[in-house]
Amino acid sequence: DRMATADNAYTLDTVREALVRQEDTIVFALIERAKFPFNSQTYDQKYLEIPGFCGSLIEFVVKDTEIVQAKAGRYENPEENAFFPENLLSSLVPSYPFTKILHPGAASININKSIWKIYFQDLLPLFVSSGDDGNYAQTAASDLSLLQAISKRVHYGKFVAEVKFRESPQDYEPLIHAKDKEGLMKLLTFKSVEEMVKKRVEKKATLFGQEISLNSSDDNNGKQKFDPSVASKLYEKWVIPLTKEVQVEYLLQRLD
Ligand SMILES: O=C(O)C(=O)C[C@]1(C(=O)O)C=C[C@@H](O)C=C1
Repeated sequence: DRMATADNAYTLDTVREALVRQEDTIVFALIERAKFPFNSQTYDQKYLEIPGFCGSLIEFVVKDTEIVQAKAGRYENPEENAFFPENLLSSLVPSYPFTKILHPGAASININKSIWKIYFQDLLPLFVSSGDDGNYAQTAASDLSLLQAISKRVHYGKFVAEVKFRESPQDYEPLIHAKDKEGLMKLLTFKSVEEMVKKRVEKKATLFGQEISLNSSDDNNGKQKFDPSVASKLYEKWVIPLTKEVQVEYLLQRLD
């Protein structure tokens, strides 16, 4: 039947393929954000004087965009998680029967508050130049694209964890009953896969950030739009560890 076919569409191979494709989105979004300097006004509460709104321009753009996207149905898909879920109204569009492979508790797992904090405190200063070019709205829009791409990737850990659980429930169940976070973390970790991910992301950043000329001998004439090592660092320090954190959180409630 249709549900069974759809369920079978999620295997460790297919979820990993989805993660690989999402790397493209994240790397492009990094390069897009790097076009603009830091533009500190985007993040400064004192810059905005919008009646009825208290906060920075980035908060304004993200909150209002999420409200529109929620009405348009974005968060009906279990792959999407909002940064400000407390503000959202429900979808106004006809519903679509998204495959329900996740345990119902999955909906309550949302670590976007940590992603938000890491993004502005640690990640941005790592790869944007200092300075101000006045493009604050564009800067906020590219921050949002990048934040959404990272958030989707990290929360995709729910799907990764579900397929791992289904492939070997006998290994996961005792650890879940014992609430053994360390044991779960160990069981779901594949160091060699992580190494490949980091290398591939760095290679993608090198290729996507290259100046392309029609004369192929001129390609990559030293002009890079982006430092590729930032992409692998992003993955090593935050994206992979947070994806694993989501997997552990998901597994802990998998038998409730
Ligand atoms: O591919 C997996 O098995 C995942 O769980 C994803 C991922 C990652 O975030 O890239 C996380 C943990 C594993 O150690 C390997 C890779």
